[in-house]
Amino acid sequence: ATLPPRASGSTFGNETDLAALLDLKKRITPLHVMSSWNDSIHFCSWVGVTCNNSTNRVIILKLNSKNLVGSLPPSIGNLSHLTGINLVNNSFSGEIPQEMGRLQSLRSLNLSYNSFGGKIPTNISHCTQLSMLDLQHNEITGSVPDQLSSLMSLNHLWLTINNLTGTIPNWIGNFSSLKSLLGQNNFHGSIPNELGRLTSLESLGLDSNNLSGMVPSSIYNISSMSLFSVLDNQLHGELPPNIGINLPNLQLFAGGLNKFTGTIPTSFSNSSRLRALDLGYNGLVGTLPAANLGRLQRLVWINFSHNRLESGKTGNLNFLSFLANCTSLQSLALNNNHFEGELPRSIGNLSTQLNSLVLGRNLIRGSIPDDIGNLLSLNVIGMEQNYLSGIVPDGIGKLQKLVTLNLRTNRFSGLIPSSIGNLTSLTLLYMYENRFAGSIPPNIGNCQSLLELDLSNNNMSGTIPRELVGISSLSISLYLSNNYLTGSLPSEVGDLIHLVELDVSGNKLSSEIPTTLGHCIMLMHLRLEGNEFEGTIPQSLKNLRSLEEIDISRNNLSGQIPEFLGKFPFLHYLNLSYNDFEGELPKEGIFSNASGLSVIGNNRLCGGLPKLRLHACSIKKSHSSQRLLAPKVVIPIACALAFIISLSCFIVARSKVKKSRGGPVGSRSYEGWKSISYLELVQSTGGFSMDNLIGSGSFGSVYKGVLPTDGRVVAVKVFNLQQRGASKSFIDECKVLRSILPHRNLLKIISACSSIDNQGNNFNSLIFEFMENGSLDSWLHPRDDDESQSKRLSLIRRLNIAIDVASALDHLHHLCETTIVHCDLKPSNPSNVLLGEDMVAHVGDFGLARFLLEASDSSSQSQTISAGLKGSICYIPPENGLSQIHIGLSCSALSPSEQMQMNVVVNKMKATRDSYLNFRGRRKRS
Ligand SMILES: Nc1ncnc2c1ncn2[C@@H]1O[C@H](COP(=O)(O)OP(=O)(O)OP(=O)(O)O)[C@@H](O)[C@H]1O
Repeated sequence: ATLPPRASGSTFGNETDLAALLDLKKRITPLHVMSSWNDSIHFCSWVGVTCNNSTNRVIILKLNSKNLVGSLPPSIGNLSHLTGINLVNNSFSGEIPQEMGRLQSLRSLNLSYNSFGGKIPTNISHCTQLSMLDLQHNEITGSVPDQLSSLMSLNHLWLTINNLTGTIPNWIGNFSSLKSLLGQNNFHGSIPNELGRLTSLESLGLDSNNLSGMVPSSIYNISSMSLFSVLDNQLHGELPPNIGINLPNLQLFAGGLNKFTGTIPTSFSNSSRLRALDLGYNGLVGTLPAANLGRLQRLVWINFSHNRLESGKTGNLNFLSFLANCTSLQSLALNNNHFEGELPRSIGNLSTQLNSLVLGRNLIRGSIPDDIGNLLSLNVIGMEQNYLSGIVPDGIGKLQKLVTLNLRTNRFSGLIPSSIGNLTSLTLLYMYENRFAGSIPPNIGNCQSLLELDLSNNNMSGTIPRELVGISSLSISLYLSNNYLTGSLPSEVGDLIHLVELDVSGNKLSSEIPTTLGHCIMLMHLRLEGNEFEGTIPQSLKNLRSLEEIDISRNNLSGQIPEFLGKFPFLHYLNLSYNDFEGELPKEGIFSNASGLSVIGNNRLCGGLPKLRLHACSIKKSHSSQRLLAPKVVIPIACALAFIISLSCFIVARSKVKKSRGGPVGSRSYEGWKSISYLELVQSTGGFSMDNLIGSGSFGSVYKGVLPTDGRVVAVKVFNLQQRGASKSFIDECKVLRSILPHRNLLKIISACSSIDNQGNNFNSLIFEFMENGSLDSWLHPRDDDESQSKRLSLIRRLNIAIDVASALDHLHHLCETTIVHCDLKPSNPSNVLLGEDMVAHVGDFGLARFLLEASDSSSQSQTISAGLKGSICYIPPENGLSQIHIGLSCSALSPSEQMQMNVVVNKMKATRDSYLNFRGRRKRS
């Protein structure tokens, strides 16, 4: 009803409704969305409000998808004429008020996709007219209250994705008009028999609970059922033979990830509307009733992976021909079964819509028919770990949409078809553990979307094509190990600037290690062992500070072992054995710990830890070191040191006196921090010139500077004291910074300067170590105009950053004297995570940090972890992706007791990283 504008909304309508709406408005931000909720128009014309024409009472409140943040006030219960509430897809939190129970005309309550917590209010039981209760995707806890048994008019009960516990109440079986019941929660126990009485039920979704026992047979008789999904529980038993006859309306049947046994009922062919059949990860036996399934023209999705199915008496795969009749089929997953026999040519007749064909880990023999090239929609081919042989047909090059091609661990031979270069969308190519021979086709270099390429453990010869190592998209790994490759490692390897793992070991590669390898700054694992490389270790490799493992053993390398290897912070495995290195071993880092180091078979090396059993280095050196210890040398050095120490004591003492006098233009430094004056800061930042301005935040600007005293590069954060709150932020930040014990992942404070500037105004600044790779934000969200456009973070780098951030928080939460909560780490704009020289993340900006006792909202303490994960889930294997989501959810739980401890987060993230690096189910590398 459109009512004429009025000066006062209350004149026309009901005072109670107006008051309740205003009360609601008070709790909601952002205000601009609610700007129409003002006095100038009647509340019946406010956005999202619908009134009854004659009574002017609010009947519908519809504020879905408006980015609203807030909570529901108890006064919502005063909108007593409401029939519908729709707040879907906002960020409402807090409990759903019990006063909702006063809305006795309510027929539809949809609060889904918010962050409501607490329990389901028992008073909702008074809303007996409710036909739709949708609370899905919230954080609701507790069990489903028995009081809800009075909601006999319910058509739809959607509780999915909450934290509900307990059992599924059997009284739901009395809701005779119930059409859909969805609940992915933590329910346990069995599915109540009573649900079989729901004769109007169309959708039953009970995925991902802890349900056990058998599915009551009466449920398989609800003929109205179109969607049945109980994925990921512990249900057991056999599927009834007449299932398809009794469920003629079935469109989706998903029982994957359970313990179902027995055979696949042929009667599914009677469910003529069936679109998806998912029974993967069960204990099903027997054959695939393909002739029956072939009658299901609408079938889009078939998944019987991870069962014990077999080819049956025929011992072949000809049954696949029947599936050609499923003209809508998009995904066929039969992997991890006992299917045997050859792939029939008719595989090329499968639906042209097929985008995923997954047949890996069976006993399939023979070759891949060339006709596979007909399946033009294919994104994924998985045929790994079978007994496939012969050549890979050229036709594969027609599959231009292919993203994953997994042919590993088979008996393929011959050349890799050059048509592979047509597969420009390919991201993962696994052909390892086969018998491929000949050269690697150079046009593989056209596959410019590849993230990972593994051709290892084949019989390939010839040189490594330049084009291959020029695939700059490669950012997970490149494995060419254990072949017969010759020639040099092409200098184009330097294009692999995102690559994490490079393994060309066990070939016949010769010449020098290219200096361009030093460009691959993301490398964590470098394996060149078992080749014929010669010359020295190039100096350029000193850039590769992320390296964790280096194996260059069994080559012809010579020269000195460079010092920089001892400075790599993460290096824990270095194998230099069986080369011809000479001279003294460096002493630092990896060289100080014999367990990760191997140098045997280098007879001209000397020094090092006694455990390495190298001979002592030449007298000349020890002579000179003895000379160093001679009194002639020692005495002047000692005197100089004593002088320096007394001088610094004097300076410190003098500065303390100055401090206590509080001289107007003196600067104040803090104990243990370097003393830096205002003038020094002016000098170091070129007079705070625009050229040195790094950026500005809410309370001031940050400048790059070089300290005149020691040449150290710093970031000077100058507080804009005109800005309200800036002075307090400076004091608070100093307070927190002084109490933090240093940590590798915390931004290091060098000094604070509290002084008077050259115009006589107060001047406050903090001086930090300069982070040369800027903020994480600038990497995750490069600006259009920015040279940072070219910035890209590999997944592994993102994981490492997330681990760094979590480690910093762990330190703040658990390892400082008083627990400190940061309170200002925003996943959407992680400008307070800064990246140092080696891309090591440092958490900074403690302006809002609180000692735990002071923290008003401890829930904010763990908001960060998702920052590092954003955008990365897509490359994580699904099980790891889930574990990341789990970590994210746990960290953002509102109640501190439910939040995961940061040290657990760190460990879990590390486990994810490690398992990610080993993902692809590859064999263990020695
Ligand atoms: N030690 C540092 N090294 C390099 N850049 C830094 C350093 N400290 C801060 N910066 C950069 O300076 C800019 C301003 O930082 P500042 O902490 O003042 O504000 P912010 O974090 O962007 O915003 P806000 O204070 O509103 O949260 C940011 O771009 C930040 O990445």
